[in-house]
Amino acid sequence: MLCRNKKINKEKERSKALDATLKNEKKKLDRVQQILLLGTGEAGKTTIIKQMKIIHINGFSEEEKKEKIPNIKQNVHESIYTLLYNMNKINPPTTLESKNCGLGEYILRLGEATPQEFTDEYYSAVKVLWSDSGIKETFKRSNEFQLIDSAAHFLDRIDALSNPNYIPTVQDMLYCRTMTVAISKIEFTIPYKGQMIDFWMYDVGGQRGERKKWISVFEGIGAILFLIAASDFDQTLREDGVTNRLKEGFKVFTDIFWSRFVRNAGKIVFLNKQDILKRKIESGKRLEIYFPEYENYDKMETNPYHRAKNFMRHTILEIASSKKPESVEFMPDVDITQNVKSELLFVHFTIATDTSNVKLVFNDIKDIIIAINLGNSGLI
Ligand SMILES: Nc1nc2c(ncn2[C@@H]2O[C@H](COP(=O)(O)OP(=O)(O)OP(=O)(O)O)[C@@H](O)[C@H]2O)c(=O)[nH]1
Ligand SMILES: [Mg+2]
Repeated sequence: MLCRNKKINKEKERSKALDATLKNEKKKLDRVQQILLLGTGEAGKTTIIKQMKIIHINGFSEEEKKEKIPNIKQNVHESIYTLLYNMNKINPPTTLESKNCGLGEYILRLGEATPQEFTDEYYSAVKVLWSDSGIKETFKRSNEFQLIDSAAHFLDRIDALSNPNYIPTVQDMLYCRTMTVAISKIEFTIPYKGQMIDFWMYDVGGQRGERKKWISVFEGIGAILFLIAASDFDQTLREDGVTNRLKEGFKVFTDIFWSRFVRNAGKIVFLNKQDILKRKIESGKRLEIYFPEYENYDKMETNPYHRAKNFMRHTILEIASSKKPESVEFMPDVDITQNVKSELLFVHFTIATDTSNVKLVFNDIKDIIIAINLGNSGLI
């Protein structure tokens, strides 16, 4: 009799514990999933935020699209001006076709700042210059100076932009480049196993001067989405024109991965701009010039693009298993930790400007983020 009672009590206890766990789990799931986007300048963080707005909220209204027009025009002018300006700065220099020299001088005379008015004369000059063989050559060598990644997209679309009734397309909205200088947050709700889960995603600026602000958003973060522009391997930083951009991306990731403040956060790396990386590798650009260790990496892989992207994933996994930094350079207040759970690291290859790609990847990572959050509560 006594024994039976004991058994019932045990079962009761177990069921009570289970109830508590479920309740706890539900509470945890009711809690907001906070994701912080990090990475160096121009890695694609704000583009991911725009995709969340397209995929999980209401996209862009007509009003929001119209508001972007001045910014898009600024991207056009910055692109053509930068190309022209650098023609005689790069070594060896490039030259315009002689028939287009006057047009080139006309644009340069307007100066670096975006003109007040975009006249027909302006649009037709840009159109002719963009098809000039010297400009094409300069564009191919744009890793030798600082050109925004949206240049080709907007210069290709100059006809559409010159239409007085022009309204930006969703792609135009995704390509339009603005440097982030303030921290912003986007909120959305998505269904998960019969419940609605709230997500808060934070966007920050990635340039050197912006990184000291990151610490202010570390608290309560369940997951860090770290963006690295994989195509950056042959470019230098806009901030100093010297440091290799991809190396800076790996360095900043190392600092974040090992910092105590975000020790328990899940870390998801997006090796972004795969479209540009593929184009560069297939056009013969060589990774080993910038990363000598690439020479001996997986010589069995015959597809050069696959070999390049796998090398970058390998570098990330190496950082997570060995390269512990002495301190976090750009955030001296942040401690380095010994105890990072490297099983909380996930690496994806992405194209942030491609909505269907981001949709697929986000679908994967949302499960991971929720699982990590439950894991941190000791539930799984
Ligand atoms: N082709 C291509 N362009 C991309 C991709 N991801 C981002 N871009 C473009 O790269 C530029 C920079 O992207 P942003 O999202 O502004 O970069 P960010 O990380 O927010 O940069 P900061 O705010 O300076 O830290 C924009 O013009 C984007 O459209 C990609 O996967 N492929
Ligand atoms: Mg940004």
